[in-house]
Amino acid sequence: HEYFTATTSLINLLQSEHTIINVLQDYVSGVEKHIEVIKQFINSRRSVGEEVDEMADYVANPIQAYSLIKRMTIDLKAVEESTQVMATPDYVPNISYFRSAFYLPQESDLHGAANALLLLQETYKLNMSAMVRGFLQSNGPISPFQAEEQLTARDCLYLGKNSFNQGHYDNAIDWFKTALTKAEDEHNITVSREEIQAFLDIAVYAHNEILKERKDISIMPVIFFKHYFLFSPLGPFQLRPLEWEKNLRCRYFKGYHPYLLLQPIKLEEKSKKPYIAQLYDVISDKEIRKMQNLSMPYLQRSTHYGYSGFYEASQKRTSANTWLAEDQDPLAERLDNRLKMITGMASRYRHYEAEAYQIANYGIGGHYVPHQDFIQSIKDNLFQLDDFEARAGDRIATWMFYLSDVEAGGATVFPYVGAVVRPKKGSAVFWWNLKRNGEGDAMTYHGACPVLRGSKWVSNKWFRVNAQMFRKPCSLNEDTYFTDL
Ligand SMILES: O=C(O)CCC(=O)C(=O)O
Ligand SMILES: [Fe+2]
Repeated sequence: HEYFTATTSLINLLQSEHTIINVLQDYVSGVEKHIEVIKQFINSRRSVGEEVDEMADYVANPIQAYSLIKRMTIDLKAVEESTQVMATPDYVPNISYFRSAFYLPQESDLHGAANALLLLQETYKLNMSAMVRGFLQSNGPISPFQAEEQLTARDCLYLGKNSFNQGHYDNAIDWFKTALTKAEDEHNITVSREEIQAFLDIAVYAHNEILKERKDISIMPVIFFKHYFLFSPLGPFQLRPLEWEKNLRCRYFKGYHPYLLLQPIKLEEKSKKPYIAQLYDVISDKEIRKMQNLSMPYLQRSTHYGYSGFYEASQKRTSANTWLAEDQDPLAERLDNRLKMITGMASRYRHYEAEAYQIANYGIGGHYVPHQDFIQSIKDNLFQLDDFEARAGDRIATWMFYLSDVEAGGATVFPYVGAVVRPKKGSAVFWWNLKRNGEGDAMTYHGACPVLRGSKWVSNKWFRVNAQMFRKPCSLNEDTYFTDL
């Protein structure tokens, strides 16, 4: 259960917060009543001097004597009851109980959320001082929007520390400086200037040491690449030259089945080579809801193939996903049939023709750094593969449904060809991963830009090559491509 990777779990968290606040509110009003009893007791004694004479004078009055005895019996009893009630373990809200019962987030989640903010800041070149005011504003084509909350000086300090730990010393310095400014005019002080200054000094020192050591600035530390190579060379905002776009067409596509003659599909070409197209209205809202509901209980942190040779979870892919096969729900079977009509390709998972539907939800800053979908190593490792991999072959094509709109960010980008596909609920993107000789097409390198605002849902279907051999015949020539759908 990781909070920063999926938006759905954040909705639960917001509900948990509501429940806890209700409990705390009951507690506070209860405590206030008891405190009132105690305060009354404290205030009920009229001031009597410490002198023995004065005290003797006080008790000499029978009403005062009576009052004294009443205070020290009934009234004190009430105080005793109040203090006892307040000390009862059941009476005091048990936060650690809530923490485990509601699966409340851990510090690692906060860390992930902070890194997500930093990634968004970097990717969309967000203006830092605007960000501190809760205003997300970039110089790209994304309209600014305002959050209810602002960042405190302590938040800025925390973001600076995270930035520092990633080796982004310059950005860390900016955050620490911003924290100092913020601390100056903070009403409720969240952190002292001294504490911030100490971190600023360290960051400035580290920054200067690196510059001294590394005279050749063209050699960047690896850590720097981790985020920066993300959406290069074109970046998420830059569009490719019009020259590249002029041959791209929108058309009605009739697919590979007479059924589609009656209802051709709106197809928009995004790139000719490799062939990338977005197809509209290929899944209904009702089907989308069903898909989300089926997947929600099973969403798990996404992994990717790592250098270790194993699948791992990391900052490279921050989303949560699960799988849906044709025998798990009739919806998957219906979609399989539809995809077969549209693409002409065999689409059954249980027949080794394609993978099951991978359903994914991206959380705060959720993204997937550019990668290839093909596996390539399949033919080299035939003996080590599981049954499915060995029989199915590589991923000839990717079909990806967009199961949501995304208010800002979240585009699928192909940096080598400058193609940007924007999530549009009910649409899908399709591309060929392999050339016709079966080799991976490196130009299909693609990634998912971080979600700036909204919740992004997608569902992937990877068609496998072996089952398509008669429908999409291969070629010996390494320079032949599938040029169309
Ligand atoms: O979510 C996206 O836009 C791309 C996802 C992707 O590339 C993948 O899951 O392999
Ligand atoms: Fe991919």
